[in-house]
Amino acid sequence: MNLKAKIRNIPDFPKKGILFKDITPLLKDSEALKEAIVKLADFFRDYEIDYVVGIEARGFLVGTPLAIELDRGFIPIRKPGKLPHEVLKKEYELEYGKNVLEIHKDAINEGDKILIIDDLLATGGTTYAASKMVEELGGEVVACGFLLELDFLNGREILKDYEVQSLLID
Ligand SMILES: O=P(O)(O)OC[C@H]1O[C@H](OP(=O)(O)OP(=O)(O)O)[C@H](O)[C@@H]1O
Ligand SMILES: Nc1ncnc2[nH]cnc12
Repeated sequence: MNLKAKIRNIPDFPKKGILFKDITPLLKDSEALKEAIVKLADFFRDYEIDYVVGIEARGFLVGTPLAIELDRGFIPIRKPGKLPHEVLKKEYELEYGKNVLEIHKDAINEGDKILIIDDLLATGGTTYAASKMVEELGGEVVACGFLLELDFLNGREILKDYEVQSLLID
């Protein structure tokens, strides 16, 4: 299936000048959703991974089914004020603004091997922040995986110390 055709371009969202990649048509199509998750999981089947970490919100939509497909548990990184237990917090920049991420301090143990999943790699700021949080808690980032990578924003540069796999590249 042409999965890229299931991602819609929305100009000037959420700000003027941003071409927003809308994955909701792909999510709505059961065959496309299944194919995307299975194919993304195929990159990582032979990797030694303990947990999948997904980044709110769209990273949950990809990361949780991917964790199920890989028979691994899922750890959420959330936007501020949502996690109930003690958190580690990090501020980061993204293509269209600034944000803060949080993770439960007890979610990761020393030496845990982590696969970070998000829907989209743009500048890489979000995943870079997530990687540093995982490492601060003693985890090892084995790889980072994305449904879609926006090549022109060169997110791979900031993630150069990590293995990066994207199912679709634009
Ligand atoms: O590579 P970057 O430049 O950091 O951008 C990518 C991030 O931007 C989007 O999240 P957003 O913060 O818009 O939130 P959402 O998932 O809650 O929609 C996307 O889901 C990634 O997490
Ligand atoms: N252009 C874009 N489309 C969708 N999500 C994004 N996150 C960061 N940049 C994005």
